[in-house]
Amino acid sequence: MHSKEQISHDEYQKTSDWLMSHTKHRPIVAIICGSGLGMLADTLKCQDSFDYSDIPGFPQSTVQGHAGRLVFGELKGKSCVCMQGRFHMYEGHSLLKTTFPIRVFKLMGVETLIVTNAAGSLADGLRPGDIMIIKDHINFPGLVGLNPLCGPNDEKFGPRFPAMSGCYDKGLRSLVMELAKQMGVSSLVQEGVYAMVGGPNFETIAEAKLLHRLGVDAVGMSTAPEVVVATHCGLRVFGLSLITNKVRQQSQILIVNNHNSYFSALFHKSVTNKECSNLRNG
Ligand SMILES: O=P(O)(O)O[C@H]1O[C@H](CO)[C@@H](O)[C@H]1O
Ligand code: HPA
Repeated sequence: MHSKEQISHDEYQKTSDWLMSHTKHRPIVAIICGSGLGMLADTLKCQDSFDYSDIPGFPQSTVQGHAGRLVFGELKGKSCVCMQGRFHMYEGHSLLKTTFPIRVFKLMGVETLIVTNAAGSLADGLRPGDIMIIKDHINFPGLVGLNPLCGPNDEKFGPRFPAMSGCYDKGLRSLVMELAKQMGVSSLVQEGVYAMVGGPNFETIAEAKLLHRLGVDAVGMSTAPEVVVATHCGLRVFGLSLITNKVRQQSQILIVNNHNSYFSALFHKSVTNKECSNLRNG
């Protein structure tokens, strides 16, 4: 735990001021691109982008599939900022560092946070290539005190004891379900519960069974701390998991559960049923 670490309001403000003085964009939506999902940022128009290493106070990404770039631009006429690469606890960052950008976004005037991630499925109906709209989460590190809100509370951001029920905005969830219907892709989209584990190892079979019994639909190693900090400071949150693999719950079934294999299968080629069934069957 990093309970002694503190980041002052001034430090967040300094980073926010630096960014605001280096771009004309005034984003109201922030998007965190999950593993292998950095290409979401490529859809922004009139881009200004900054390597994390050039932004004062920003942590650095160390994981494959996370470019380490902050991209400002317009999406359907709305000003957005996109993180091409997030920070994970297992990289050795403190939880305050992993969530540092969220408070910077708040100070920049962002109102809505969209979190995305790559996640393993525990639910029968969620297959590789499907999208899960996060309706709630179980924050395993948070339940044992690994929470970015531990330590002195900064009342300028939010209250000491923030509510987390309803942290994934119901209105946005319904809107996206409706859009999925209109786009004819509703069979690929469903709501579910995301669980954050610490990682970096994938789950044992016993752990996978436990998660399944607890009602977890998808598991990953991120997102919950970002959502906790965003909710604390009053951001509206929407979350999506891209299902990249089935989590192995029985030893006799051979299922690929490895970072490189599913990225190449899911993100660098088009997703076909054949590729998905290869992933499922090993
Ligand atoms: O949650 P994101 O950043 O999408 O990444 C997911 O993919 C990595 C595992 O391959 C883990 O970091 C897991 O959390
Ligand atoms: O199966 C998984 N487990 C944990 N994190 C993950 N991120 C992608 N897939 C997985």
